[in-house]
Amino acid sequence: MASIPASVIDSVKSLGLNGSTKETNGTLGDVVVKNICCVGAGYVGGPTASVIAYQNPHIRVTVVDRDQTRIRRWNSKHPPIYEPGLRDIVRIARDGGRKTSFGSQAETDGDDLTISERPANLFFSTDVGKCIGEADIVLVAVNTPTKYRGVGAGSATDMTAFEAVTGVVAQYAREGAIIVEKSTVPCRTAQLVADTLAMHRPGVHFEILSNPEFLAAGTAVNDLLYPDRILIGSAPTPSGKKAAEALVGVYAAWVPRERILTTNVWSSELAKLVANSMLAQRVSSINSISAVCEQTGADVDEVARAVGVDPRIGNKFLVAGIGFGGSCFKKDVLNLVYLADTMGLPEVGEYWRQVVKMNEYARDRFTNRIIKCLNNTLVGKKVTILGFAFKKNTSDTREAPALEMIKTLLEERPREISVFDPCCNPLVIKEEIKTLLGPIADQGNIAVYGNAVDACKGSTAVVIATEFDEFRNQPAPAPPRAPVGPPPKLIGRKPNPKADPRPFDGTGPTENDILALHKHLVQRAGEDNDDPLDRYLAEPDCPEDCPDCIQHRESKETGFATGMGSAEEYKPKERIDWVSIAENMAKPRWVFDGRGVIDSREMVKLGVRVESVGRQHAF
Ligand SMILES: NC(=O)c1ccc[n+]([C@@H]2O[C@H](COP(=O)([O-])OP(=O)(O)OC[C@H]3O[C@@H](n4cnc5c(N)ncnc54)[C@H](O)[C@@H]3O)[C@@H](O)[C@H]2O)c1
Ligand SMILES: O=c1ccn([C@@H]2O[C@H](COP(=O)(O)OP(=O)(O)O[C@H]3O[C@H](CO)[C@@H](O)[C@H](O)[C@H]3O)[C@@H](O)[C@H]2O)c(=O)[nH]1
Repeated sequence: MASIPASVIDSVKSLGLNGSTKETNGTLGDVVVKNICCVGAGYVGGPTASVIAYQNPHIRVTVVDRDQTRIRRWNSKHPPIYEPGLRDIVRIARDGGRKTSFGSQAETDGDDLTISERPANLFFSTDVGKCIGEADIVLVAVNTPTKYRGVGAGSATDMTAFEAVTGVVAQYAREGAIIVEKSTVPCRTAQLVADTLAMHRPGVHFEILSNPEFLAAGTAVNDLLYPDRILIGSAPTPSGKKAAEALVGVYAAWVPRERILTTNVWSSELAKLVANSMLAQRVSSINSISAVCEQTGADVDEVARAVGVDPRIGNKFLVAGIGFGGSCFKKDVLNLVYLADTMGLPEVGEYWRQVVKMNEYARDRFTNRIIKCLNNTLVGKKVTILGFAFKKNTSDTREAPALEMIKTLLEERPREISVFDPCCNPLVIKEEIKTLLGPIADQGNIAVYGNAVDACKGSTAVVIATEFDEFRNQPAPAPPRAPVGPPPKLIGRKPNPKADPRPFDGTGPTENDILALHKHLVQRAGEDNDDPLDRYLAEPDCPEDCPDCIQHRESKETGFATGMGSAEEYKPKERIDWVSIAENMAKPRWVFDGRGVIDSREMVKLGVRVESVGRQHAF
């Protein structure tokens, strides 16, 4: 094994502040974690803290944020983030659960298994300093976007929020608290945290860990319940390792120990950037090939399938389209680019920069193809964008390719650009378009609809910008069949939602088992029933004039789903009605499939011309 340079060991060691390699006042001797504070109630902080609380009923978990609206919504029946399955977890952890009994075997009416009642152990607050001061572990999960001005603009990470929180931690954290980087940060950030803490609290011991998050939008809850790995980086000192073990203990409540990897801090910080960069690179690679396919007559899906069966390559992340969006890929690749550039490795930086360039090329190439097919003019035409979120099953629209496409299409002065997204609230889309596009969004020709048929009525072209299953016109891939015989051991493995998870393995149902049973029963229930195990306590009441209640009532009327209850969430998604859409489109009817969800042969039967990424046209 290669030896680690002494300078690196020294710098990692220094993360246990004061260079301490001995235990300090017993604070890190046997760490008993009773209180966790997560700073940042966003897409990572909210779901991660909720799952930690759900799986560790004995730990008090408080999520703090300076954004009062976000915290108000987390404390209401309207969580600010839509993620399938999230509400079930929040309801139990935040509101507590009642004692309940049910049969230990599938399809029986017995009630030989009992789950005790549990008090609430998940809290949301704006009192950042106080909650940090009470915590044994402080998770920092604030936003770390790309800097858009100043030194490193366009590639360096904007550490404003992270640095601000480090300052508050330095002021309030109690001695011996373990500080955890949950945010994605540049490699060696832990050193900056250590320096800040040392400056503000000389002589006080803190351990700093890196514990990057790998959840993806739209599958966050499943990713958290059944993670491929948990990564924890620490100083290689006894106290650093103890701190890491304390965090391992929190995850070990539900994650098999062999999936919890411990490394040095720098490896952990860098591994997060590398994971995202390599995933983004795969998407850019297949997108570059899609351009070749369009010229040669090869079909990119067939090429992807043919190369993906090679286990050395694998079949994941090979779906060609209009490029990756989301708040992470671009910024994390650029984070790596900046790291390489500033370390005097311009060739490395340039290599990774190309991943982002190819992504923009994929999106712009497809947008130009739309304009070209429409005879290079959109004047007098209506164009519909289906999907505004950056990927399916999320309402997250950050860096969504749809937005840049709309911007380019607007330059062609269309009669109308209409938008429909099955997960995003129309009012929110309107606001976002306005904020992000500025004055060009005020030209009055952007309309956001609550259903697909109205959005597409009179359109010459329908553009699919997000891979929602709702937009497919062919049967969805068959769900896994229920296995015959007793179910396999579920620990650490995603259950088959169609199968009854009973009888449970081992000593009794785990929290994951109970959730799996809940999901199974919800899916089986003929009518809407969010609580088949009769475990939920009442949610907090909203005031009469609650803006979210009003919005939700309106959303139901306009027909897009926000996943307000699990009965709604776990049922198969309803497909949009392509027959009606085709009938009501303006001739020549075009569908531009930017996400590979359309079977063009079926669409051609409806009199629609189809252009798809990575293959030649069909009509
Ligand atoms: N979104 C994802 O899917 C994802 C996945 C893995 C990792 N990450 C990383 O996790 C981090 C958080 O991402 P996110 O998507 O949750 O961001 P987000 O913007 O949704 O949430 C960040 C929250 O931090 C709060 N905040 C900022 N400064 C604060 C301060 N000084 N005090 C208190 N609260 C403050 C903001 O108000 C916001 O609610 C980022 O580093 C991101 O790269 C994100
Ligand atoms: O074959 C594919 C797969 C994905 N995408 C696109 O790539 C983007 C990102 O998708 P995905 O990675 O599934 O979602 P994210 O929520 O951005 O999750 C990524 O970014 C997170 C934030 O760091 C990480 O935690 C996750 O592990 C990592 O997958 C989306 O626009 C997808 O449409 C494709 O175009 N083709």
